[in-house]
Amino acid sequence: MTHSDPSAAGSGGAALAAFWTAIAMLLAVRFLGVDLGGQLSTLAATAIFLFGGLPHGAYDISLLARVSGGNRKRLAGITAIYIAIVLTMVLAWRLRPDATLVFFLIAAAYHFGEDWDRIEDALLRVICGASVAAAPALAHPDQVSAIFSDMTGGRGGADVATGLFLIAPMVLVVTAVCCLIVWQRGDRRGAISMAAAMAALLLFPPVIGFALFFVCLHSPRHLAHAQLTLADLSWRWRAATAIALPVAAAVIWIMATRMTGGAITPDVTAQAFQLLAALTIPHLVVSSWLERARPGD
Ligand SMILES: CC1=C(/C=C/C(C)=C/C=C/C(C)=C/C=O)C(C)(C)CCC1
Ligand SMILES: [Fe+2]
Repeated sequence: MTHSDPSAAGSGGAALAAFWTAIAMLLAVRFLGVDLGGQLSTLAATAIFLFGGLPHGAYDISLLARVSGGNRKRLAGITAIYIAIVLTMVLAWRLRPDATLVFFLIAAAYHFGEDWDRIEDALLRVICGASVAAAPALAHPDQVSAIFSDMTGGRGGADVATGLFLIAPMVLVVTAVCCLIVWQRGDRRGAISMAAAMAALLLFPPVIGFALFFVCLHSPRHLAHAQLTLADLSWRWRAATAIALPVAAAVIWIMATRMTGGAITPDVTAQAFQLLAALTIPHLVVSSWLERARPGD
C-alpha cells in the first residue's frame, strides 16, 4: 500500500546504519555527561533535519510530472500550486499561528502514519504517525512548549503542547502495540527501528530525536521510491533536484516572510519547523496521490 521496505533499496540500508550509529554515538555522548540540549546541538539538529529531510520532498514534482506523462504545462501548473501553498502558509503562520500549528500536527500525523504500511486501520496509522510529536511532548514538555510558543509567536503554542502532552500516553500505548503487530507480521526490522525511534524521541532533546527519525527513517522511504521511479534520470540531475528545490523553497519562504512583515519568531529552529510545515501540506497531498496512482500496490 505505501512505500516498500526501505531496506530493499541501498539508500534505506545506509540510512538505517546511520540511524543506529547515531543512536550509539548519542548514547555515548550522553553517558559522558555532555548536554545535548544546548543551543549548538539544537542548531546542528535543525540543519540536519532541514538539509537531510527536505530533499525527500524535492522529488514530488518530478514524480508528479512522471505520472502525468511529462506534460510541461502540467508541470508548470503543479509548480505554481506548490508555490501558492507555501505562500499561503506564510500568511497562515502570521494570521492564525495556533490553528496553523494544530493543522500541521494533524497533517504530520496523517503523513507519518503512511509509513506504517503493515497496519491496515487508517485511524491506528494516524495515531502511530502522531507519536513522532507526542513522544517529545510527553518526555520534554517544557522544551516542546517553548518551540511551539516560538512557532506561534507566543499565541497559543503552549496550549497546543499541553494538549499533545495529554493525549501522548494513549498515542504511545497504541504505537507500542502497533510495533508488536508489525513485528508479528514479519517486518522485524521495521518494528525495531520504529520502537527505537520512539525511544530516541523520548530520551534525547526533541529536535535531535526528530532529526534522527526524519532523516534516517522517514525520508529514505520516500527516497527509495523516488530513486526507483526516476532511475532513468542521471544521478547529477537527481542530486541537483535534491539540492536546488529545497534551497528554492527556503529562498521563496524567506522572501515571502520579509514581504509580509518579517518572521513572527527570531528563533531559527522554530522558523525551520514553520518552513517544514509549509512544505508538508503539498508534500502530503502529492505523496498520498502518488500512492494511489501507483499500479500494483
Ligand atoms: C514542530 C516540532 C515537532 C514536530 C514536528 C513535526 C510533526 C514535523 C513534521 C514533518 C513532516 C510531516 C514532514 C513531511 O515529510 C517536535 C518533533 C514535536 C519537536 C518540537 C517542535
Ligand atoms: Fe514525507
